[in-house]
Amino acid sequence: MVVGRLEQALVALVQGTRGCFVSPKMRVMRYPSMGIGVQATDAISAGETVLVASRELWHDVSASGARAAAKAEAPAFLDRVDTYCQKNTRMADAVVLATHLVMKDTADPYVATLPPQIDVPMYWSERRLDELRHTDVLDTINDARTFYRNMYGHLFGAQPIVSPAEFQWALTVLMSRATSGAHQPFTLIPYFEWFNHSSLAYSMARGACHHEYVEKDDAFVVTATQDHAPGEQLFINYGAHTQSTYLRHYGFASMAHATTLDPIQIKCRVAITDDVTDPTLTREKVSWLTAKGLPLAKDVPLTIHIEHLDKHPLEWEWLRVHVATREELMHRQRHGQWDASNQRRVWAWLAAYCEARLARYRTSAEEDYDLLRSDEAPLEAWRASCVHVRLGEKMILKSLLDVNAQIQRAPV
Ligand SMILES: C[S@@+](CC[C@H](N)C(=O)[O-])C[C@H]1O[C@@H](n2cnc3c(N)ncnc32)[C@H](O)[C@@H]1O
Repeated sequence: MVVGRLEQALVALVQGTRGCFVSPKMRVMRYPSMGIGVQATDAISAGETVLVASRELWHDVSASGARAAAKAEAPAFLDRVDTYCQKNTRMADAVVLATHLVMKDTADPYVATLPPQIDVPMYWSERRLDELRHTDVLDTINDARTFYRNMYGHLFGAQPIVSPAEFQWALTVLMSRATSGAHQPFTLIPYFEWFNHSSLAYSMARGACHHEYVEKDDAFVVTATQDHAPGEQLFINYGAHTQSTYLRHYGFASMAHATTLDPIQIKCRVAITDDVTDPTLTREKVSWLTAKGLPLAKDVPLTIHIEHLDKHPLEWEWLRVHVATREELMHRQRHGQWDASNQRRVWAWLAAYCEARLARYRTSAEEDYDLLRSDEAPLEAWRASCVHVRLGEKMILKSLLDVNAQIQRAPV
């Protein structure tokens, strides 16, 4: 389906901007399942540059452009944001740019083409979110909602220059459309952001394009990495995000899209003093942890990265103390390392946690697979994304159970 007048006007504006290039061999189209996208109208060869977006095009909707405007017009607001966000400069930039975007004239040719609603979980009803019941991602979504509400109250409560809904909308626009890579400007980019995502765009698949920020030209460049036949959609890859990030930021997720696995978080509160069976041992553990400067209770989630099991050594050390027998603790104190029996014990503890988590989901992994495979009742896109995300979590929990089984089987 062809796009409307506003999009056509923006294409003309990009074409006419100094330093920009839009290949005459492509056009902007509306696709039923993913909104606007970019389509080849003529054959495009691998290696051809299809889009150059110069600074002149995007600087006004970049974080640095928004900061420059805020510095001139609302320096006190800028200070308030920087103080609130402290070291989280990306968050501060997002707040300043989001505010700038809302304050822009709605008749601005770029702003006029932005979607008024963005279908991401932040806006989902409880009925939809129920598909994610007992998943880590649901907690993340709820935490983010609270975080943004509090941030809005703090930054705009006394002076509501933007409404909560406008602020939320603009942040969602940034999450789903702005560049996010390190060593490049944090910015929205007219036209560039019409490219949809394909997980295959990193490989040399059909439809694939590569995009990069070219520092010497201060420009974003999209290049075809494969030949495109007329009618084919041109895709880029949105990056190595977890499934949870794909769902939260872009509103879609599948196992294929995620190139990194979601970590799993252990959220139960455990305290060394919970075990009252052997008060002497508990006291020994308390003094060992105190001497090491480690806390006596854990209520901060322990994040387990299946691909980096040793990423949080102190958290593991704490759990090892938690499950240790007297002999194991003595072995650790004398030899500076843990006995293999403690390794098995801590993994058994973790496996029990994983089993309990798996039992809480409303569906089993097998049922999720069946739902995704069903030809009779294909799932709506949002529901399929939820199933993919919860299945991904289950796969990680199951992988941890496999690791545990290997550890328990290993010869002593
Ligand atoms: C940067 S925008 C791309 C342009 C967008 N389609 C539009 O209509 O403006 C990102 C959004 O496009 C959609 N999208 C991109 N790639 C997709 C895909 N592979 N499957 C489903 N939706 C996709 C999602 O709604 C996502 O939040």
